[in-house]
Amino acid sequence: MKYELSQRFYFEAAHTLRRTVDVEPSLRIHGHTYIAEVTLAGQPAADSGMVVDLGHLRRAIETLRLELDHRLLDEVHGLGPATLENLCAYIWRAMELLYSSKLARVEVRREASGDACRLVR
Ligand SMILES: Nc1nc2c(c(=O)[nH]1)N=C([C@H](O)[C@H](O)COP(=O)(O)OP(=O)(O)OP(=O)(O)O)CN2
Ligand SMILES: [Zn+2]
Repeated sequence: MKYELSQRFYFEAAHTLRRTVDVEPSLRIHGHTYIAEVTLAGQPAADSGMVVDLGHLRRAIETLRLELDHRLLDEVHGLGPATLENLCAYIWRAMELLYSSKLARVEVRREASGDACRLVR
């Protein structure tokens, strides 16, 4: 058995996107509200009773969130085209540095359109 700990956060950001459909509107700068969720999995340590202290995770997420919130995502270094897939990968890389193999899942959603992408170990 394994425990899963999740924390959700949101950010508002703008981007442009090259596509083969809806080319014009996607190339114009437009914005989305993104909801992201990071999931860690593992066993709680015997002494603390925690897989990871959620306070630690909250701080790590806030640092990352500030890199994305109210940004033009096209300008975020290392992101690449600002797709849900690349946002998952960007968040994954940042969280994996801190939580290595405990990182189990990263999800990014746009509720307004029902779009979602999940990156799993
Ligand atoms: N595989 C992916 N496909 C697309 C992504 C993505 O992240 N991964 N992203 C987009 C765009 O961000 C696009 O802006 C969304 O476009 P669309 O679904 O056509 O919806 P709207 O333009 O109507 O967006 P609203 O937010 O509802 O105004 C496209 N494809
Ligand atoms: Zn878009």
